[in-house]
Amino acid sequence: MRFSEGPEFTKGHGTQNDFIVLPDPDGELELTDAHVRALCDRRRGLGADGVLRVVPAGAVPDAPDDVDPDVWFMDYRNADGSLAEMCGNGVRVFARYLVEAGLVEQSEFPVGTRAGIRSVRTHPDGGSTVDMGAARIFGDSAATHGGREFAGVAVDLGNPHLACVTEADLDALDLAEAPEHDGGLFPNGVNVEFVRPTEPQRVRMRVHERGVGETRSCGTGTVAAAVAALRADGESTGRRIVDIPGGTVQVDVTETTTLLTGPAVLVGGGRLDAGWWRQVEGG
Ligand SMILES: N[C@@H](CCC[C@H](N)C(=O)O)C(=O)O
Repeated sequence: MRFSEGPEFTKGHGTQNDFIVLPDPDGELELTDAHVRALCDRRRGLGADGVLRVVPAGAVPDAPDDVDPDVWFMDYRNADGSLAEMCGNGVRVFARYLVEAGLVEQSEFPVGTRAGIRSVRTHPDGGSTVDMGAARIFGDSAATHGGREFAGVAVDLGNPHLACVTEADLDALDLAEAPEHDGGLFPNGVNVEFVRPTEPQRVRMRVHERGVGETRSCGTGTVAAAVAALRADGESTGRRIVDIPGGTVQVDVTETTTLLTGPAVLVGGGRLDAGWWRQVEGG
């Protein structure tokens, strides 16, 4: 069966943080919140943690001014339809897509995001490294979950994080519910990471993502986790290997920036049914 009229899509993931990639080279795709929610729904749609629209920055009205209009822009949406400034796994999958689709020829190139330009390097083994920029610590805070308080650090990676280093048993956490956070410090919501050191320079992490729920990985979250783990060890630079339920990534924190390295997988693709797409539009 061929679905020849609806939008084209590719499904991909980075350490099982999964995305639907929608190419929109002319900036003409009418992508509503309802489309995003339906696409990401694991029963009535394709299923994903988020949607990545591939569009020239010049066709995105809210693209930051310092992003060149000709650069490919990652228009990221969470599964609930909300916009986010940045997605670390998403940008790595996005980069892999650009290369495989022949939209870029180099292995190192800039990607536009709502948090600004991110430089990405794709590796021959299918992995990629993204320069996430400097992580900005903007306070100490706490998450409350399961009647327990977890001290954490607020980290800005373009999007907001609360990374809580803990000795708690991560497997015992029920992240079906969102942890409570300080709405004053995080007026637009927050991604919450629970981070447990396991070996020197290695941590485990579970995450509850704003606009999604628990995911099997969060790239910006792993960077926040590494920053918090280094801080807990009295360091501000260094490497941390981060194990998440969906795999393993490497985070390097320098004086000036942070680098996230990990696998990026394209699973397959096709066309959405035009009738389904139209029917979803309204609700
Ligand atoms: N999974 C992403 C983060 C996606 C955005 C996040 N849910 C937010 O709302 O800030 C990642 O890999 O960084």
